[in-house]
Amino acid sequence: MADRYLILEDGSVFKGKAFGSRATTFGEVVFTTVMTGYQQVITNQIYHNQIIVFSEPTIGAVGIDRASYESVDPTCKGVIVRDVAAVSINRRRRLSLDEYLKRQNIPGISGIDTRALIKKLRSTGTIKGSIIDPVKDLEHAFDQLRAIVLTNQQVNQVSTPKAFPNPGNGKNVVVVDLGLKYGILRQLSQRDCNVTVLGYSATADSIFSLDPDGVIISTGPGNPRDLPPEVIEMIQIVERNIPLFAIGLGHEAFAIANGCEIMELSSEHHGSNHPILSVITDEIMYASHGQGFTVDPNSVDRNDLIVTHYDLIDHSVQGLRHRDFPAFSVQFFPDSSPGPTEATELFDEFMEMMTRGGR
Ligand SMILES: NC(=O)CC[C@H](N)C(=O)O
Repeated sequence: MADRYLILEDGSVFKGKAFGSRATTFGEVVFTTVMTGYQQVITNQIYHNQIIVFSEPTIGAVGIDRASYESVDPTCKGVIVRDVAAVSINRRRRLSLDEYLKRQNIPGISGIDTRALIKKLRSTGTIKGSIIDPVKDLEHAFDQLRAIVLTNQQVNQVSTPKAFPNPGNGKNVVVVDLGLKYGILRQLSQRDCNVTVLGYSATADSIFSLDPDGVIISTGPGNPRDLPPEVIEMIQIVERNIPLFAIGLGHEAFAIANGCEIMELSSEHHGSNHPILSVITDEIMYASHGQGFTVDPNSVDRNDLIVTHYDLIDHSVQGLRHRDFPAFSVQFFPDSSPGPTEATELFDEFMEMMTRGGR
């Protein structure tokens, strides 16, 4: 295997071995602690323009299967691992991780001291990095990395350009795609919902014209403060009229639409075992996370919103519910893809809310 390098904007260099594509890429370097479900992570569009470091030492042991994609065209910029499994075994396996990354033009590096890298990321926070071939002029590679400006119009790049259906015989649901992960569609299919997915620029009128029983605002990449203001205005109209369930980036947008401030997490959450306290039931569940931003708890107007869920590790806000409108949101992934499945109950709550017609 050929040598490849991960360089970081703080000047550090990590040498490893190439797998996947040999593309040269730039992105924000983030780490995830998931122990299973690397396919769901790599294909999740929240990782648009990011290079994902896995803390789990060996990745790739079950290959890639047809049922675990979270998007058709993943847009992460690289995969960094300690070891990539030489053999992958799983009765559903269709491809090895290496073959899949080659097809998707995503580079991988193995043989990295991921523990040292993650310790560094814990102190630097989100940092730009680049995956490169061995070069004579490393200074030039660093100059290129420092000069690169990553887009902040990420939702525009991953949201569907055209509406599409996911038919069913039950509740009529509109999903607004900010970078939708397919786990949300799987949960709605399991409940026989008749779904229409609309792009991020959907207006409240275009949503109402589909006569939905409920609306979901999806997960997505980037900083919620960079969302087009139209998305926030759309939520402000929809939440008054139709049951609304907002997830991930959708949750952050729902919070902004109701006057909350957003802040950066000092340590991002990417993993599948965060303990979450449900304030209403006083129960703890484990949930799958992917977030760099969070709702500032001091900015939540308690006259309008109830904080329904907290993260028990850093006490960050993980769920909100409107006091007057049939609208609620969660920061974590309720579709549990990958991760523990107890959070999927939130889709049942959404179904009940639609059955009650938002009352
Ligand atoms: N879970 C998501 O949808 C991610 C939201 C947002 N991009 C964040 O990093 O906080």
